Amino acid sequence: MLTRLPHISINTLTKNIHIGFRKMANVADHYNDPVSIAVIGGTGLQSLPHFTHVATLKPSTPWGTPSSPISILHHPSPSTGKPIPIAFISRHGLHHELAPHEVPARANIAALRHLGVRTIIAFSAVGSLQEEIKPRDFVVPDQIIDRTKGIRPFTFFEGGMVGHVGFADPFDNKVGKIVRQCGHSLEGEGVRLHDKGTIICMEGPQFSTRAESNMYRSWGGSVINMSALPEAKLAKEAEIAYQMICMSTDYDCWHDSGDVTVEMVMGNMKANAENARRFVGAVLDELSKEEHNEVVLAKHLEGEMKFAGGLTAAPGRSAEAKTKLGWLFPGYFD
Ligand SMILES: CSC[C@H]1O[C@H](OP(=O)(O)O)[C@H](O)[C@@H]1O
Ligand SMILES: Nc1ncnc2[nH]cnc12
Repeated sequence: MLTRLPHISINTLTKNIHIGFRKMANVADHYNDPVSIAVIGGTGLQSLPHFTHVATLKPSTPWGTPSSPISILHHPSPSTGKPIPIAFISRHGLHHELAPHEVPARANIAALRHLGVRTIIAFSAVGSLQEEIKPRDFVVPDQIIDRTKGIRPFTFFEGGMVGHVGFADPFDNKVGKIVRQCGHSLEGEGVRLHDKGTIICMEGPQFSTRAESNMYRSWGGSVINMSALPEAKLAKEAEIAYQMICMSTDYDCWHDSGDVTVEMVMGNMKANAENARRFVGAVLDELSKEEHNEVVLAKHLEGEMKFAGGLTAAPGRSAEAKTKLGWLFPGYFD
């Protein structure tokens, strides 16, 4: 179970500017132990308040700086009681200042991998494309259809190092299984869960036209957002086990209940934020158990990119690409 700590109000003496976490008296600006698990928070989930905030990191990567400082949160392992570190990034920045196409997804994923992260739980507010997925329901998706427009940087392998990774299953089945079990364990306590679903990831930032929304339904889309890609593709390239948890905030515009507005999205997100946090908390509790160590460390993905990313023969590799990819995958392409 989640340990609920007494609330400590924002301490102006601490260096960090994060809000919404329970802070240690002094929040460090570095963290030396490896961190295996990360949460990427989306719209309306910009913090995880029930965790102890021990460090705020401001890394830079060969692909720029992440969307927000990375908060390191301590979470006691339910099996050993030992604190397990969790890295948290707010996808749209600390104050939702980044539009979906402005999110520096390569910097986010690269910074997390560099910290040691091998499992990401990503959270997203989505529109529902199916009557049975009601606003405030949760969906653990298993597929994505790409409707972004190619304007977002979407690969680490370019500029003199070519790589092709399999993306048939965009989410990690092993982590997905744990997430689904956790979601089901909360059912009946305000959580309604759909075990699978296809995300349509659109470009935005404008919402869809009615014709598009109906077309996505005819394609078998379950939910729609603007954030699953390139995040999931980059996590795959980085050998990170990635699973998104979606919360439906509206019926998109195909439905006769009215067109989607930001007010509607934020209203439902806010009303159900506590359930979203409970869901993420239950997943982190479970992932922190020793029995899941191998999965959390993504041992099943380790070394994939050595082959999938090493297609370019040595004479064709550019120095810049080698340096960048050497930062992400030390020793892989020497
Ligand atoms: C505010 S509505 C559109 C916005 O909400 C979703 O954000 P996220 O996936 O980060 O939770 C959607 O993808 C759009 O970016
Ligand atoms: N209807 C919608 N379309 C795209 N992204 C969304 N995020 C939440 N609701 C959405």
